[in-house]
Amino acid sequence: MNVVEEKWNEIIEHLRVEHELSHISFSTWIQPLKVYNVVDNTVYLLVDKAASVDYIEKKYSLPLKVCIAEITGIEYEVVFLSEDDERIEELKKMSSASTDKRKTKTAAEKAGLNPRYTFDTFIVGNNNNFAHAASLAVAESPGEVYNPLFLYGGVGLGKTHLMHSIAHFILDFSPKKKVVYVTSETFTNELIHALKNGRESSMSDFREKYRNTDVLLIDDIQFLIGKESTQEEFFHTFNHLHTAGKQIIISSDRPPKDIETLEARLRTRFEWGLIADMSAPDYETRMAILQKKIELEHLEIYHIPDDVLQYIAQNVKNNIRELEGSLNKLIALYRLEGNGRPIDINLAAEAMKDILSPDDNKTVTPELIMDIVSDHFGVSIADLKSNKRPAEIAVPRQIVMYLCRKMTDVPLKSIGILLGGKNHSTIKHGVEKIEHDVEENEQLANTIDIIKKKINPV
Ligand SMILES: Nc1ncnc2c1ncn2[C@@H]1O[C@H](COP(=O)(O)OP(=O)(O)OP(=O)(O)O)[C@@H](O)[C@H]1O
Repeated sequence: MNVVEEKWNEIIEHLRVEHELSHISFSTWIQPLKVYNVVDNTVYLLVDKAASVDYIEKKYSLPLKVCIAEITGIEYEVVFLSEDDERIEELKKMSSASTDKRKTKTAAEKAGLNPRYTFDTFIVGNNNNFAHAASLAVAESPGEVYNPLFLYGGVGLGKTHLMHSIAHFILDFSPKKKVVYVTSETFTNELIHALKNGRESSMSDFREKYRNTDVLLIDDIQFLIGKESTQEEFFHTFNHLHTAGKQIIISSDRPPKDIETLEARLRTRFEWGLIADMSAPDYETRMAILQKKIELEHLEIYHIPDDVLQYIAQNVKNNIRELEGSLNKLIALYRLEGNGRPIDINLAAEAMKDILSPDDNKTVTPELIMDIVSDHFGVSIADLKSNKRPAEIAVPRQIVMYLCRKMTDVPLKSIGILLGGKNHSTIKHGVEKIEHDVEENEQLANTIDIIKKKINPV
């Protein structure tokens, strides 16, 4: 599904709020619109009544374009179609071609891979060229060269990106190969689930998934922490795959010898293959990453001056996620200012003020907790602050409440204000709910344990 289709409800809701549409205008003109197709950078919207096309086009084309860009971060043209429009036939053909294309992608989708994380989009610099070369060699000859391949490096330096690139490469050339990518958190939680279930079949399903694979990628192995049963199971999985000549790729924030909670027998095995580190990129690499992002996300339309890009690259040195985040924030600020302010160094400084004044001793603040929880679950800060009720948003929000309570001295009332103005009793309820659930739910306890370690790395 294209991002516009995925976020369509959010886009029209944004339009409703931003343009203060009355209920009647919204339900008459906007709600009935359907995303018919998205081809390159054009969104085709189907209008239910042919007679309305001209009116909707005149009145809503520009506002919709802006809202789509604001919500998706990508600029699209908007074209309105009625059902009898002759372009529909043309689009049908295109859409069946793209469905065919999609079919070939399902292996990568099934393996849970981010389509953006490929070798093509990965910038090679002095900081990562060894890890990159080793990854490419493994991708070209899985199970034959470095086994396991152990990638390590600090937060946001491209370990996940490189692992997904290997998996994409293998699946592109050998779509039939079984590739499993998981974080060690998922591995642990699936094991807990299988063990708790108590049925023989659950455990055999678990083993079938992890042992009957050609390539196993385990991200963030440092979180396979101090849990004997998990390490035991992983040890057998590892031996099984390694003996069968199957490829294992592991990532961590530190080398095997420094993972204190790791059993010695696993540590030794991780050292059997190749260990490659990824360090912080130099200035040229940071500039190249920013330029690549501009190209990939079609941000050229903003004509960001060179000195602004240089300013970002000079100031964000140790985390590529923050480098990308600074660019996103700059553009978001520019849009918010209604084009009133030019994109210049002042605007960049404002966009980056949280990053430029980092807390070196990393005091745990509610903002830090919110950032890490948002990143961990892939839920936006806006959603955490909202009143949305689906569990995939409500649970992370309650985890924020719980962790703010446990890890900071901030009063419940202030936590409520931070979380979009919730009252004291909502926060208290959230904290108590998680306190209760972690006692009963080992998977949740494991997840919270991992988030705590991300907030406060040892
Ligand atoms: N060399 C690179 N070229 C282009 N983009 C990169 C590069 N390295 C990292 N990135 C981008 O930076 C972001 C963070 O990278 P990634 O998630 O792979 O880091 P990580 O090392 O796995 O972080 P964590 O320790 O938090 O798991 C991603 O959006 C990724 O695409």
